[in-house]
Formats: sequence, structure tokens, C-alpha cells
Amino acid sequence: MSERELLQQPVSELLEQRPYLRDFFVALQLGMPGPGQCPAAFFAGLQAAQLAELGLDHAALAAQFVDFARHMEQFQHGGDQPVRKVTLLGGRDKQGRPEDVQLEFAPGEVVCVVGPTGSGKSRLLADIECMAQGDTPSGRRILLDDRPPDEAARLSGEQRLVAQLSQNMNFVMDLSVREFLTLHAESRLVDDSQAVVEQIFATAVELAGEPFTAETPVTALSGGQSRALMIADTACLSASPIVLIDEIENAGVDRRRALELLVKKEKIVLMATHDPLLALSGDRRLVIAGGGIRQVLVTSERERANRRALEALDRRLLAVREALRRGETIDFDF
Ligand SMILES: Nc1ncnc2c1ncn2[C@@H]1O[C@H](COP(=O)(O)OP(=O)(O)OP(=O)(O)O)[C@@H](O)[C@H]1O
Repeated sequence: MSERELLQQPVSELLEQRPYLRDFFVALQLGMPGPGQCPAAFFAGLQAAQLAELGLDHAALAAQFVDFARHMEQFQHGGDQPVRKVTLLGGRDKQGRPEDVQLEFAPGEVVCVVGPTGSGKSRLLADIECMAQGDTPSGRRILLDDRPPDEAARLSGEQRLVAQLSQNMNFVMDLSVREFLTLHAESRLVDDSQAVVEQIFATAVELAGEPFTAETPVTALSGGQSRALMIADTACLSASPIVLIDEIENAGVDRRRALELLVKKEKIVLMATHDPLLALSGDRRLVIAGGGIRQVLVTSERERANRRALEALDRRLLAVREALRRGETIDFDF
């Protein structure tokens, strides 16, 4: 929208398209323009002394209003320009030996990161999280669509490129699940926030296995339920094109379904895991040792077939776990 349109349109029309503009007037405590009045006329009617108290004059106030509208517009649509490619340029391992790799990741791809304890899996995820530019211990560099991310995007919390789901999740807010999701949906300026909230809630319940209601305080959710809520929230609401997952296996969520959901939303998923089912669900596996990427394995057809066999085993194990939970005995012939 041009500067002229922003300043000359009746406020009622502007607010219909951009409800957040109300916050500009509220924050400056200048009162609200009448519905038929345009911002330019409203600003012109304000006393110079009133504006001086805010350190502004008429021209500066109009310029601030336009700036605010532009900034919010950019924020709302920032996630609409998806990243088509993430490139990782190798650095060095813990011994300082060069890491001779250049890897490209595309949306909808799941890349697993495997390796022994202390080998550097979390370091790799952290390098992507901070969009390293040779400035972390590994010396790696990350490019977005063949270019280093611009410094503002890298450092600002507003248009986050990376969402992270970590093992330890604790809520400290005194809100119900519905209030929490509504707050997030509104802060992301989505169009139909109530529908989005319902969708995330239904997805979270499906992932968690153990049901909970939207009125449950977030602090009363179990570990698995919190994690399910955050996965659903990330998949449905986060504009971040890259999702990093540090160990999902003990989370008490339907982990295969969680992955499917994130992939469907065209995100690039990188996941550190020790779980064979998850490791074989990826398109590729990065094998880490001594702080460096040692191998890049493409999941073969044979491995996919083996994963299906492992899934059958996993379902049996799950059934036994459920039976034990219900207090049953497992004294049948296995
Ligand atoms: N390329 C590197 N250069 C220098 N230090 C590194 C490098 N890679 C990893 N490290 C350091 O090695 C230590 C262990 O790495 P990290 O925590 O990433 O391992 P991990 O594989 O995630 O371990 P775990 O499975 O136990 O979580 C960290 O202090 C990390 O900063």
C-alpha cells in the first residue's frame, strides 16, 4: 500500500484490512480518529504542543505511522517468501582438520544427524540455528538460496528462519492451551486465528496420544503433551522454513506422524537422533564423528524396507507397553 493510500484512506477501511494499526494510536495515547476520518486529517487536527510532548511534529508523526504500517506488513508477509535451498559449507572438526563437504537441503526434506555422544551433533544443529558464518568453533558457513543470510534476519527475533524443538520443554506461563495458542496466532497476525488455534489443538491431541482439553493450563501438560503442542504449533503456525529437532525419541508423541506433519508443511527438517525408526525415516543421514561430518548416506530402498519391518516390531513393543500400563501381564508366548 502506498504512503498516500495509508494516509488518505478512512480509518474504518484501514482497520478492516489492518487491525493492528489501532495499536499505533493506542500506544501514542492520541485518541482514535473517527471512522470516516483519514489519518492525515486526524494528524493535522492535533495540537503542535501535544505532539512536542512526544518529541514529534506533524510530518514526523505521519512518517512514523507509515513506517509502522510498512514494518507490520513486512512482518506479516515475511514468511511468504520461502527459502528454496539451504547450503552448508564445511568447516573443520575438533582437531582442526578440514571438513570437506558442501551440502544442499531442500524444503520437504528430512535430514537425520547421527553419531556417538559428544561427536558434535548439537554443534551442527546450533551452527544452522545461528546461521554460522565461520564464526563458531566449527568454522562452518550456512547460505540461504546461495547467499549468506542478511545480518538483520540473522539477528532479529521477528522473522525467525529456524524453529527449534528441543527435548526439554517447560512452560512458565499461567495460560490455558487455548489462550497460549491464541496469543501466538494473534502475534503472528494470521487471518483467521480461531480456526488456526482449533487446527493446532486438534493436531496436538492427535500427536500426544493422551488427550487433553484446550482449557488445560499449559503448566499442567505432561512432557509428551507439551512437546506435541509445540510440534503442532511449529508445523501450523511458525513461518520458519527450517526446523531443528534435538532428540524426539523419548518425547511420548507419535514421532512418525510428527515428522510427516512437518514435511507436509514444506519445511527443511534436521533431526539429531539415536532412534533407528527415525534415523531411517530421513532422506539422508549425516554421520558425525570427532566434530566433523564424516559421511553422508542416502537412505536406500533396502533400508526403507527394513524400516517398515522395524515399524512392525515397534508397534508390538508399543502394544506391550500399553498393556503393562493397563496392569496386564505379558505371560503369553511371544
Ligand atoms: N567442529 C568442532 N570444532 C570444535 N568443537 C566442536 C566441534 N564440534 C563439536 N564441538 C564441541 O564438542 C562438544 C560436544 O559436541 P556436541 O554437544 O555437539 O555433541 P553431541 O553429538 O550433540 O553429543 P550428545 O549426543 O551427547 O548430545 C561441544 O563442546 C561442542 O561445542
